Amino acid sequence: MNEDQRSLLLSSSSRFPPPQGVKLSYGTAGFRADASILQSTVYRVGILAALRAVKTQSVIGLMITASHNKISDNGIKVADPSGGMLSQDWEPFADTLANACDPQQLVQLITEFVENEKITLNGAKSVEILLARDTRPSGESLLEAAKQGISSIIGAVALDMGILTTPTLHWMVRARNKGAKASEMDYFEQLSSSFRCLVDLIPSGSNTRNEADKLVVDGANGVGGEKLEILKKMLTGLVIDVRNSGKEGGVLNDGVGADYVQKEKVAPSGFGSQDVGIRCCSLDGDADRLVYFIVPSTSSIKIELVDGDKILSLFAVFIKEQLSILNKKRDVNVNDDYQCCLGIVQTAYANGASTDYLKQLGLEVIFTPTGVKYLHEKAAQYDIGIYFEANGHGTILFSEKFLCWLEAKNTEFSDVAKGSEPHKAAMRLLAVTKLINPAVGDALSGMLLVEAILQHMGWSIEKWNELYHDLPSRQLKVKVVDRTAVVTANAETVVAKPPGIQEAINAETAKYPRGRCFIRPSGTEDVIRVYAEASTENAADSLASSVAKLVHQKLGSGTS
Ligand SMILES: CC(=O)N[C@H]1[C@@H](OP(=O)(O)O)O[C@H](CO)[C@@H](O)[C@@H]1O
Ligand SMILES: [Mg+2]
Repeated sequence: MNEDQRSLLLSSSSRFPPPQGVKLSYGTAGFRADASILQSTVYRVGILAALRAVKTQSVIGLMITASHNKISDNGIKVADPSGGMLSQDWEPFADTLANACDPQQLVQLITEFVENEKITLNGAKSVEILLARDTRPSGESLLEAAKQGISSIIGAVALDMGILTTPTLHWMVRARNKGAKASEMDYFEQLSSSFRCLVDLIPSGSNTRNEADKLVVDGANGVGGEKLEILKKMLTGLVIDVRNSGKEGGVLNDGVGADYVQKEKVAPSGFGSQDVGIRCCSLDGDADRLVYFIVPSTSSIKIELVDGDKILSLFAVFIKEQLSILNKKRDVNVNDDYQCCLGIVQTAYANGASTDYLKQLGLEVIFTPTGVKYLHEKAAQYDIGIYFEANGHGTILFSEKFLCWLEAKNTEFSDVAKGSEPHKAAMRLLAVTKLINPAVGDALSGMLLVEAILQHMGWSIEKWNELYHDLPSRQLKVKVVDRTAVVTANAETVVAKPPGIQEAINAETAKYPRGRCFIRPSGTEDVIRVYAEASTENAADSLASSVAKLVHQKLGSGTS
């Protein structure tokens, strides 16, 4: 590192002293904390993003958001050149950088890292970092701190994209690195045109919707609702009402949004008896999660949750069906030599009934630890990988090989079997590859795909919800002295350490028909999470609470 670079880093970092007595960690999805202590962390992640851009000679993204967390929190995450999450091998560097205690130590760490990674810092070629934020009031000044971090690396240029959904920023980073059009309007254009394409390909007779058959969307009082107001005007064949768009005075994620609806299984604020029988969905605070729900009757506040597992199942059914139409034996002379490998990726939080259903369809289902970075990585190993967390974060990945094959197939059909059923199936799958966000889970694009498929199938939300019946499940959080004492194995389904706990969980679980239970330390909160599933609500409650008690006994109650 040359002297100019060194003194630039020393002087800028002295303006961003780290908070005292706080240990920060990159966690499941970037740094998250109370916004008031994040200036220094965000500044430092700005430096990291600039280094990543120099190292990869590509555009990198920085998103300032704390997703579904409360409005006073904020956070920051990095989008890699592919548009996906920051490469996991850089996470330890993110941790050490965030926790460096003074400018000298910070510069020392950067110098060592730059040497190890063979990053040449001479500013010869400039690199770009796209910055965006959600609607949190703390976002503006944090974005400024990120800019300061970026411009502390000579040759790195920060481009402020303003307020965006998290998946839009990831999409933009990916598009720019592919040399494609990458503005927010381009994103909306791509979503609306591929949606239109799917709607135009609906078999006659199956789309029996009338104009009054609308979708009502809970925008979590965040960026998703605001953006959907723009996108919905570009859509044909779908009527959307946005509630909790943030303009009505409601507070971000407060009694609203996908996380609240999924965890509490109640209607978000602003929804009630007027919505009985209507298709409803909720976005989270940065619009990368989506769950649907049904308000069943005027007397109950509980909703019928149509969660990420069911969205995954709907996508899987549709894709499997289109693939089989595409691969039907034809008398036309088309080359059929490619067997597409379809993989479904879930976590242990997936409802057992969804896994059974998917397996019954003959699909390959794989499990990874919690956190989309793991699911995404796994899904990328298939020709078509569909992944979802139960909480509604997921997407579909298509391999380059499959995309080339599909394009070629489509061209072949256009020549020899134009307008045939296999040709339509190829066009539908191509439209799906354009509609779904290949970078990360995206509530807006996922929602449009759900809507297109429901119209295609001629299904109501109730019919969709009947694909299978969720097993009753319960989630609890337990405060313990040290959650890191729990080490899990087999995609977090068994406790490897401390000894004895797994045996006790097994003994408890065996008492319940269809019982399944696991515990793991949360990656985003200082708690142990307990998940239990059983054949009745009472049994799921009782299994969860007895295992929670057991966790207390074995690990001690936390003080905070
Ligand atoms: C049970 C649950 O919903 N866990 C969530 C939550 O992680 P934890 O490590 O469980 O705190 O936040 C993650 C980031 O948003 C998300 O990926 C994950 O699914
Ligand atoms: Mg989110």
